[in-house]
Amino acid sequence: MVRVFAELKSQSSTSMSNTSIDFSDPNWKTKFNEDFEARFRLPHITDVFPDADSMPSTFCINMRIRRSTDFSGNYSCGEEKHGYINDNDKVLLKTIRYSSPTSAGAECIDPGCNWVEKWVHRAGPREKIYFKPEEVKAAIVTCGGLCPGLNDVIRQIVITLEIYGVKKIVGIPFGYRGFSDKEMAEVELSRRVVQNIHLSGGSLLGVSRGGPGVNEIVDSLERRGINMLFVLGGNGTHAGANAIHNECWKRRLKVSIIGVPKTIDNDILLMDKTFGFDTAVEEAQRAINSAYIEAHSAYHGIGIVKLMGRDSGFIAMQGSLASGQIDICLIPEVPFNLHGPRGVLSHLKYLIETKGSAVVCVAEGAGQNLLQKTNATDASKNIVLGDIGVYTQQETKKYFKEIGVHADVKYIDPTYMIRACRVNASDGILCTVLGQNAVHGAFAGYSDITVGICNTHFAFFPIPEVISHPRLVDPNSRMWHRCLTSTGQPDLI
Ligand SMILES: Nc1ncnc2c1ncn2[C@@H]1O[C@H](COP(=O)(O)OP(=O)(O)OP(=O)(O)O)[C@@H](O)[C@H]1O
Ligand SMILES: O=P(O)(O)OC[C@H]1O[C@](O)(CO)[C@@H](O)[C@@H]1O
Ligand SMILES: [Mg+2]
Repeated sequence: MVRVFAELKSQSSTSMSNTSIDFSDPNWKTKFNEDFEARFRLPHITDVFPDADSMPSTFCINMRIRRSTDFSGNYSCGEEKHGYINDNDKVLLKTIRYSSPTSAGAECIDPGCNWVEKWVHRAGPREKIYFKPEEVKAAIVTCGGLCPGLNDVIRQIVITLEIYGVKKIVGIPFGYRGFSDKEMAEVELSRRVVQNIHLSGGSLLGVSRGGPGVNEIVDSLERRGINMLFVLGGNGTHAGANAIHNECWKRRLKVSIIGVPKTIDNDILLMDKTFGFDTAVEEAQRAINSAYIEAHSAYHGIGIVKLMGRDSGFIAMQGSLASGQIDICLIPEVPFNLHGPRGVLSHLKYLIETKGSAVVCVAEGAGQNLLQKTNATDASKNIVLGDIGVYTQQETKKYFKEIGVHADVKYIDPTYMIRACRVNASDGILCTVLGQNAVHGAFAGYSDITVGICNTHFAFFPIPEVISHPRLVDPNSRMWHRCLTSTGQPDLI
């Protein structure tokens, strides 16, 4: 038996850690495909309620005729051209055919790096729906940290629910906490309420970390009569959504739990990017540019910018690439030394001597091995990281003082400015499509799924597949290599 090997190496790919495949078996590809299909099958209401009724969709593609949402037994759109998504429509997950495991960024399944197609489910409205709109009470909750675009997604979920004919739509205040805190009342939502909320950043509903356990949340869902829950959040929130789904179905509640991945860190597996990420990179440009101007205008100026990225260095990498002003980019996935002949400080000295100034971009999760561990955790049990930005600044000042070379060090931490802003146009569109698809997924009868963009198409993914671990920058990827080409930095270890 040969273990699935190269795919494991790639931290951004689908994990197959529990699967062993005998590559000498001529049918191994078929077996792999069957296993993959089973993993990516979308949980459906009929798994628990085989007799669940379906009916023609109330979501009409052709909206030229204004129709009443007081159905009185007649749900049909009366349309001839449907334009719905077929349940068997698929999106290709990986589009590069690598011919050797040594090819940059290769994600191979077998030692010969054979081409194996991996298909995931296409998102969008289905012809049949499994909820009667007048029987739906839908809720939206936003958890974790802030992210540009939360209001855009809330808005689209509400608008789309109304188009299906849903009248009862509520927001749960301050993340999962809102399910337990009796003083936090549900927020009634309608197109009128959400019409302009996308014009500002943040979340209309508020966010939080920590909160009640799964049983308490499901008790609250039952008590409130909520049968569609839209959960906007990152890896932790999705783990919560997965647990809520399992508990609901264990209690035989006909409930659909749908995630929309939210994280500026872009650390969710399988999708091209998460909403808010592009905006965060764009905002980061302002900080990087300021650091560059400061450094460039000072005698022996050094600018240091810390950007978010607990586990993944996507914002730092893309921010460095976009700006073209970074000399050293430090990310959690690539180890480095500050001190020593090949360390960051020695390279900074070289840059000062040769260029007269330098700019460093450091992701918050980078170089944690250089800092003292605190063992502290936040309310969601995330480890509180040491401050690599401040540490780099202090060590840089100390180093140049010790070697007797003048250095003017300016440190910028734009963290919360980057998260709190309004989305840019491309993220605005992404939020719109994700929000609409989340509602289509719920009405189609799916649960424990999340929505994402995959090779420019939109797909539904089973939640457990996207949260098995955070998506990381692959140091062997073309994008990281491009970043190194752009900065010109050597190995710093
Ligand atoms: N493994 C888990 N099981 C159940 N609930 C979880 C789990 N991990 C986190 N949660 C809950 O999910 C919510 C959000 O988690 P967390 O604070 O980690 O943010 P996140 O969704 O990962 O987003 P961010 O990208 O901002 O960190 C919290 O209310 C937390 O209690
Ligand atoms: O200060 P807060 O709100 O806990 O958020 C910080 C975290 O948010 C994130 O950007 C994820 O949203 C992480 O990179 C970062 O550690
Ligand atoms: Mg988290």
